[in-house]
Amino acid sequence: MYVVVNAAMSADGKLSTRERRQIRISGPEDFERVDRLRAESDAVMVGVGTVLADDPSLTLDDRDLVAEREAMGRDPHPARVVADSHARTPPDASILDDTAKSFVLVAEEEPTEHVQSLATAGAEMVVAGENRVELPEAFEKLENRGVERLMVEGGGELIFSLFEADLVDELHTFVGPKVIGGRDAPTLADGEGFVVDFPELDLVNVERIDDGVLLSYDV
Ligand SMILES: NC(=O)C1=CN([C@@H]2O[C@H](COP(=O)(O)OP(=O)(O)OC[C@H]3O[C@@H](n4cnc5c(N)ncnc54)[C@H](O)[C@@H]3O)[C@@H](O)[C@H]2O)C=CC1
Ligand SMILES: Nc1nc(O)c(N)c(N[C@@H]2O[C@H](COP(=O)(O)O)[C@@H](O)[C@H]2O)n1
Repeated sequence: MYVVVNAAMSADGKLSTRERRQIRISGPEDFERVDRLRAESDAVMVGVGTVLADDPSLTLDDRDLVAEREAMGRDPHPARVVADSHARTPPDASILDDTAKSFVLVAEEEPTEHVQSLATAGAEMVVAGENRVELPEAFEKLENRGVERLMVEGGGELIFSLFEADLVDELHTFVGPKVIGGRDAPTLADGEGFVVDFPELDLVNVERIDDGVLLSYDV
């Protein structure tokens, strides 16, 4: 599977506030770029922290992009994927609406009734890992369900895990003209952090967009 991570951060490297409240960091042109990246993907993924904080829909805003996908015989919107070891996604979350297919990745030890309530809400459940979603195994299962190109939007816990498991192919980060601050505010890669063997990035493009800058890396 080819994995593209895209996220927007403030000039001081934060994805949102210490209250985990979503902040508009991208400008209109960057949001259009994000919509195009979504349209090129088979699925768009977030961690359950993002679902609980933002209730994102992860669908396409631009009707022309929907029409282009349909003309190619693809589903109108990419599928949505949530990494959610303990099935905490609310059954009425926007990502489970019927606009697009949804996959929820859970761990084996999750009680059947939680899993069942999400399945009833329309999610396709993917079990991988004993007490936390094992990303390489989950991605193999998603690939068997047709996900060859995956876009990941965040948040910081999930992005760190993807780098830790060496699963990221491209990283795009829009750096917006804001300072958010806060030692507990999420950053692009949180988790435990690396102390050795830091992932190395190859800077392939720098572009001014809106009042910020888009940094694109191969991993
Ligand atoms: N500015 C931006 O582009 C974006 C900002 N955000 C912000 O990020 C914040 C949420 O980020 P986080 O709290 O870091 O949550 P997250 O969205 O990274 O989700 C982390 C949760 O996912 C679950 N999970 C399951 N398997 C996992 C695995 N193998 N590795 C890691 N997590 C796994 C765990 O329950 C974990 O707590 C929100 O405030 C949201 O607004 C989120 C996406 C994009
Ligand atoms: N690319 C980007 N720029 C920003 O400025 C942002 N605040 C975000 N946030 C993430 O976008 C997702 C919302 O998706 P929907 O519009 O509901 O489809 C969500 O994951 C946010 O955290 N992204």
